[in-house]
Amino acid sequence: MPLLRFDQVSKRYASRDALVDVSFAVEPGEMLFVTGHSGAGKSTLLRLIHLSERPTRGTVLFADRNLAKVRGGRVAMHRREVGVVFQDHRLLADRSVADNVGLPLLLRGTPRAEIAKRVRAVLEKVGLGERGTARPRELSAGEQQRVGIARAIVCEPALLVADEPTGNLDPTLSAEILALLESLAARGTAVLVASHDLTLVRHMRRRVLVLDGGRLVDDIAPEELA
Ligand SMILES: Nc1ncnc2c1ncn2[C@@H]1O[C@H](COP(=O)(O)OP(=O)(O)OP(=O)(O)O)[C@@H](O)[C@H]1O
Repeated sequence: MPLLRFDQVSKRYASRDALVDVSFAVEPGEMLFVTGHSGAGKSTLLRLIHLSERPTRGTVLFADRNLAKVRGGRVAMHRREVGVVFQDHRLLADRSVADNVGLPLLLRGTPRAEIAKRVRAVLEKVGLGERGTARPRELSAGEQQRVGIARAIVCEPALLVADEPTGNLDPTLSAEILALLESLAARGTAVLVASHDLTLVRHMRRRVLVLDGGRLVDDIAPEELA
């Protein structure tokens, strides 16, 4: 059973079609990219998955759950199963790295001792085991993005969606972030990355969904990228 399925999904904002009749499925633990020019609909596709937008037509299924039926308090529950990484990572400047990462657990009422344990483990996982007490501004751009990833995975989501996670990083740091995302996929988290950087996407040799003007115009298998 796929973890995520889009079935003829369209999204229209006011007078603009952002997605038109998009269908695809993602298996558990799969890592893939969605690419396309600016305005192609990449961010909109991700927003439909973490329910910051709703489709105009069509169905999005997550773990066989129709997301159209996820309303009210259930939205927060859904977001625990879908981690989100943003290009600008959106960290709280006046909180420590550990507090930033632990915030989703705090919001769901996890006991403090458990939060401390899980934050330590997840910071180790992203290579920041020693930086828990630092403030975000004391970290490099690549490290800040790792904190954003740690925060996104602390609730152990089945799917991680990342919107241009390497957008502000140089090629070496970008490669490091993508290697980190690959390691999460290798441990069973499905990872969907939106990126307009075709060179980088091709280099990864993963499945690529190509959007153009809101339409899914290609779904490229890794073998085709050799
Ligand atoms: N909240 C909104 N209201 C109206 N139109 C929007 C809104 N968000 C996006 N759009 C429009 O929908 C289309 C798709 O936008 P989207 O942000 O999904 O594209 P994108 O591929 O992520 O682009 P970028 O790479 O520039 O972030 C664009 O034409 C955009 O102008």
